[in-house]
Amino acid sequence: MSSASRHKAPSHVRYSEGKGRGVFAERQIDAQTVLEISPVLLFTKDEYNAYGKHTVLDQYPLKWPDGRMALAQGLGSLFNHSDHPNVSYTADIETDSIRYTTTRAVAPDEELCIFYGHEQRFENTDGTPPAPSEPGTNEDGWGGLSEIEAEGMVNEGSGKDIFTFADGDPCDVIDEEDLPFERLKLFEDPEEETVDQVQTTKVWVVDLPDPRQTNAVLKWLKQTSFDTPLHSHLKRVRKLPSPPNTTSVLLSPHHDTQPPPPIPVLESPLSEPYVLDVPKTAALTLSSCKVKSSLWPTVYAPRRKGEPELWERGKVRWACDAMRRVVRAAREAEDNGELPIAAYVPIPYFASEDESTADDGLRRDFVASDTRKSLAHPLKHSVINVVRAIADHRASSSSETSDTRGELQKESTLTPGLAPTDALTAAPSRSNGMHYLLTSLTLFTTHEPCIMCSMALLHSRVKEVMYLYPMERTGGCGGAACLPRLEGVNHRFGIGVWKGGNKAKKGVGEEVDA
Ligand SMILES: C[S@@+](CC[C@H](N)C(=O)[O-])C[C@H]1O[C@@H](n2cnc3c(N)ncnc32)[C@H](O)[C@@H]1O
Repeated sequence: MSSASRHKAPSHVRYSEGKGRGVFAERQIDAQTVLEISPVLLFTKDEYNAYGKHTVLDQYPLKWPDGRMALAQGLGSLFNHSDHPNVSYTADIETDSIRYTTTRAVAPDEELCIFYGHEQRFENTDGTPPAPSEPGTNEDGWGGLSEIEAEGMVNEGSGKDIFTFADGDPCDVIDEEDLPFERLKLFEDPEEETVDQVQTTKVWVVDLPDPRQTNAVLKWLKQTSFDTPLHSHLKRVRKLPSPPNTTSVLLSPHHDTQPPPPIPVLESPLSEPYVLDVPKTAALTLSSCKVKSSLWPTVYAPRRKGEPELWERGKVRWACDAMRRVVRAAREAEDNGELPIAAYVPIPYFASEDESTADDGLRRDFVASDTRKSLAHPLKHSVINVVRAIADHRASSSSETSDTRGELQKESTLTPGLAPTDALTAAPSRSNGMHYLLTSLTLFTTHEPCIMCSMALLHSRVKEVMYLYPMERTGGCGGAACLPRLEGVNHRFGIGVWKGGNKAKKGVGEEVDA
């Protein structure tokens, strides 16, 4: 028996009025409990059309993210549909399995149901599906995303093709204007080809009476907090040719008027540090490098740091799936009386298996919704909740790796809501960057994160943030403020605004912090 099945929440199969067999909770089950991990049998669309479709199997398959049909084993095929589901499901393409997780606490004997989609071919005995919207419009207010089912899968009965980007080579680069989101430009790229055009910032600099003091000063700098990455586009040392034949060292940013403290243990004392205007950014062209370096030696970096990366079709599909997932979580939250706001951090997109095996980051995804209503806690925003869940996961993974494997499998040692398989597959060590919670990860969210959440994301070193609804009055990613644009921040992240969010239907007022 696998560790996953040993930890399954107790449920049983029995007849459900008007629906055939269904899955029922045997006892009270907490929210975010993994109920089942069902391996799937995969077959091609052609095989399905030729054979499966004409048999009883027709009721069961789901469309797999790669377009094949998937038949869930175990309990997976027995979950009935509900318009107000208490179970969500996630495709794990690495293990060809589907994970079923409760979205809220479930009472003993309650039926465990998933959401198949808005169109069913059977008579739905569980509520009425919403009236269909005009074809081609996004009347759902979720950019059309809510019409699409969980995690890149759709019940075949709905007959929808879930991927706008379904056809074509996953490695094709998608044109910027065809992307399903618009990137927020963090900085303009001004021409800086003359001294007048160069944008500058102020720094403290000291001249050395003796060039042989350079190493001692650099060594001292390394031990101080002045060795800041903010000036990584500048060289540390400037040597002016004779005359005046001076060596100068860049000490620190000029945040305030206080000069840096005196540099100890030098044979001949240094002159007083002074403030100098230096280029703010690296040089994009050789000619600009020459101009900028006349102020202070500047790094030539033809590809600007933060320049938007190209998106391949495969990655766009991954992002569409993630956006659907987060919309679904927000709708579930709303059904449960919360604000319809959710955040989702998927496993990063890997173009190849080699990339995926080389990565030692997250091995599972994380989703959280806003819980400030149910917990009567004003800070329980969805972004904070998801960052917290990842922190707990990382903490439990790192402590578990020091345990024996046997101890790892004891349920009591695991974080609630963390499936045993997650713990066992978690990264074995905190290697480079792991002490930041979201290094290399993308966060998807329904609403632009507020300033508090944006700051939490900045501190977590998130790679990029994608949101559906701009929050002009409260947002910290382009609305009221744009944190990664601020001067002096030590990390910048990309921002994508999803196309098609219907402002009028975002479900929360302008004044709400998301
Ligand atoms: C994936 S199967 C679920 C298990 C099924 N009840 C069984 O006994 O094998 C899907 C089928 O279950 C039935 N079903 C699921 N949800 C239903 C609902 N809300 N109302 C009526 N029938 C439902 C429909 O016949 C549907 O084609």
